[in-house]
Amino acid sequence: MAKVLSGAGLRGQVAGKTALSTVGVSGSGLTYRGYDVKDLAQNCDFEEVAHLILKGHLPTQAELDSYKNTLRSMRGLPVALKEVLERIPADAHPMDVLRTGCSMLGNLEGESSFDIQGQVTDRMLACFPSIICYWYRFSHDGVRVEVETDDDSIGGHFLHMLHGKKPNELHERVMHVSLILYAEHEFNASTFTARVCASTLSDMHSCVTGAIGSLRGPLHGGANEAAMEMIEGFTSADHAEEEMMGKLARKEKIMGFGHAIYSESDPRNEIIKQWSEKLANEVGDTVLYAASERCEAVMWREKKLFCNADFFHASAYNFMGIPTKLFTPIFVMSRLTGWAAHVMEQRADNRIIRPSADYTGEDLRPVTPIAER
Ligand SMILES: CC(=O)SCCNC(=O)CCNC(=O)[C@H](O)C(C)(C)COP(=O)(O)OP(=O)(O)OC[C@H]1O[C@@H](n2cnc3c(N)ncnc32)[C@H](O)[C@@H]1OP(=O)(O)O
Ligand SMILES: O=C([O-])CC(=O)C(=O)O
Repeated sequence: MAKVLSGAGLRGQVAGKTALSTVGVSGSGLTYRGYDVKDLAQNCDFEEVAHLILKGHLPTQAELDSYKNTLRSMRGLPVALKEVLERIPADAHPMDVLRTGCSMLGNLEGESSFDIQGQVTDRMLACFPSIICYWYRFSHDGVRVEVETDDDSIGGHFLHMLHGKKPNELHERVMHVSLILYAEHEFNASTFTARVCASTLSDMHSCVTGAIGSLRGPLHGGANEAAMEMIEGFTSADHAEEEMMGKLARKEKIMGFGHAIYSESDPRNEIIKQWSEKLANEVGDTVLYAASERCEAVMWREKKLFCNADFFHASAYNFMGIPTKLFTPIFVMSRLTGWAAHVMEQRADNRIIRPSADYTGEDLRPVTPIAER
């Protein structure tokens, strides 16, 4: 059953057109350009899905090889950008680092014309993992990591730089799945931010920088990090249940649950959950996955709230040895495809986005001279 959408937050109001995705059309589904996300996650690499979203069709093998080669050739960072990253302290939030990195890239390699929107997007797709890992490894380990690796995929490139060794097959596959699941989601808050910015005919880097800021919050992309911070405190499934009941009694919001559009489930959850279980078995985990499953059961039993895409991403990323603060930047590495495609779509049929407000302030009144106030 579809969710009844009304009330504040522009809920249920049509704010534009898109050919990129459908969200919750039958109450739970997600499609990218007509393909079910489950089908894509099972059968594609992330780069195929990025090609689908950005260039309009699933690539042939030759197109995919060429696209991967192009992205591989764009992984390097300009010296001036590395210098900026080296000045950002280790206790900065990686989302702020990425926001700055994107903005700095716009200063160095700006979008001089909308004709190169595809190239600047590919460049960001290729070098965002480099930005995150260059800063992270420099600020945390004192290492100037080599960002121009020969890894086949964006996810492999990221894990290689982060851990200093190529990932195993399972981890690289999970990265493909994760990046596919996060790639696009209609008019969510960060994408809408990008579209509003695009509607003023601003440049791609500004649109993406703004979108990164919107994704950062815990009600949106930041929920995967917040979910991890919660579940890492649980020592067993029973402990998780006890803590969750306490949170519900105190009416706390539980990050990683609920959704603005889906009514019964988030289709991305069952997919990432399966991969999280595989990773739990790989690392011999006996606590985190079981505790996460118990949270899911308690939230459904008590509140009919379901896990969104973020909840089982937390344990999955943790099992791959990814630091919690890097969870939301991975979301950026993926959602960049959706943001950029929406910017291009907005530009192709643009009118400046400028809604109205119900005024709730004072009636008209004269200015009292300053000496009399
Ligand atoms: C990739 C993503 O961005 S997915 C979303 C990630 N965000 C989170 O996981 C944060 C936690 N979840 C939430 O805050 C919300 O569910 C949102 C922001 C995702 C959606 O917000 P809304 O559309 O306003 O939620 P909705 O209208 O379904 O809320 C219905 C009720 O359930 C409650 N509720 C919704 N989610 C939660 C939650 N995670 N924990 C506790 N209560 C919740 C709401 O407070 C609301 O109660 P109320 O009517 O008494 O105020
Ligand atoms: O659609 C939303 O509101 C949030 C979400 O799940 C996403 O952006 O992936």
